[in-house]
Amino acid sequence: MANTTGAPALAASALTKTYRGGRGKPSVAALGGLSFEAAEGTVFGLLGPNGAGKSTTVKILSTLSRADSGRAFVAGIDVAARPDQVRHRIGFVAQKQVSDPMDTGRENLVLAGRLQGMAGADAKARARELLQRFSLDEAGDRLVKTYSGGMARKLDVAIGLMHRPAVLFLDEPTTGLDPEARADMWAEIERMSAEERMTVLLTTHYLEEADRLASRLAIVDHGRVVASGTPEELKNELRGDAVVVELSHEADAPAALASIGRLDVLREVAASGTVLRARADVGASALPLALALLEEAGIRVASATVARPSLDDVYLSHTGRTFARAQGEEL
Ligand SMILES: Nc1ncnc2c1ncn2[C@@H]1O[C@H](COP(=O)(O)OP(=O)(O)OP(=O)(O)O)[C@@H](O)[C@H]1O
Repeated sequence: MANTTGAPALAASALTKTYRGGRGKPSVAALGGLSFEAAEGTVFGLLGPNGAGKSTTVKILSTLSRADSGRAFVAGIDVAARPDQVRHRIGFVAQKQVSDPMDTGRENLVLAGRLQGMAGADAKARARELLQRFSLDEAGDRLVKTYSGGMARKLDVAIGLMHRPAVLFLDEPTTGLDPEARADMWAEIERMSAEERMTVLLTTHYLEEADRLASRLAIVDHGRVVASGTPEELKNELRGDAVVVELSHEADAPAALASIGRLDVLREVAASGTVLRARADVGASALPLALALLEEAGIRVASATVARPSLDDVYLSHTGRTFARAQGEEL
C-alpha cells in the first residue's frame, strides 16, 4: 500500500507515557517527549538499552497503546484518531513468538493472511512466496515446534509481511538468537526492505545491528531521543579517534583518571568500571603518552586500543555512560 500523501511514513511528536503504578508500586515515566520521523522505504532504527522506551513507542505507533500526550502518525494518519486505518497499513513483529507451534509454518502464514482479510488463493500464493524468500520452503509443511529459534523468528517476520504492509515494526528481531541466526536474520531484513520497498521501524539494543541495518537512527535514553541521524553522521559528529585503555584493576580507575586527565591531547576522559575512554585528534600519538603516564603512576594496564568512533562512543557522548553500562543498569 503506497503512501501518496507525501507525509513521512512514521512520525512521533513529543510523545509522553507514564505507566501508573497501582498496588503500592511507583509510576514509571516511560516516555518523556519522544520525537522522530522516518522516511518512506527506509529502515529506521530506535536504538537504546533495555527500558529506554522503545517498545512503548512501537506500541503507540502500532495502535496497541495510547500516549498520554503528543501525537503519532503512520503515513500521515493520526494513530489515536484513526486506528483502524493505521492497522491495515502496518505489520507488527513483537518480541514474543506469535506462530502456533502445533501448526505448520505454511498453515500459520495462511491463517494470518485470512485474518487480515486476504482471499484463500491469494493467502496461499503469498505464503509460498514468503516461505521461499525466507528459505523456509523445505520446512514449510513441518510443525513449527520442530523449528530452530532462528527459523521460528523468520516465520514471525513472514507472518507480519503477509498482507503486504507499508510499514513493518520489528521489535528486537534478533534478541535470543545465536550469532549465526542473527547474521542470517540481518541478511533477510536487508533483502526484505530492498525487495518489498517497505518502511521498517527496527528497535534494537544491539549497536552493531543498528549500525548495519538502519539508514537513519534515533538513540533513545530514558524515554527521549538524545541523538539522531545516519550512523555515519552520528559517528562523524565525534571529532577524532577513540582511545580506550583497560586497566587490570578497577580500584586504579580514579588514580588513572587523574593521571591521564593532565594530558591536553586527550578530551572527554571518562572511566566506566575498568575501562578508560577518551578522544584525541590523533589517537596513535596520544596513546603512548597516556600509557607512559599510567606506568609512571604504577597503574597496570590490561589492554589499549585506538579506534574510529563507534555508536557506543556516540551514546557515551550524549548520555555520559557507555551502552553496556546503561544496559546493565536496567537489567
Ligand atoms: N505495562 C507496563 N507497566 C509498567 N511499566 C512498564 C510497562 N511497560 C513498560 N514499562 C516500563 O517502562 C519503561 C520503558 O519500557 P519499554 O519496554 O518501552 O523499554 P524498551 O526500551 O523497549 O526496553 P526492552 O528492550 O527491555 O523492551 C521501563 O522502565 C519499563 O519497565
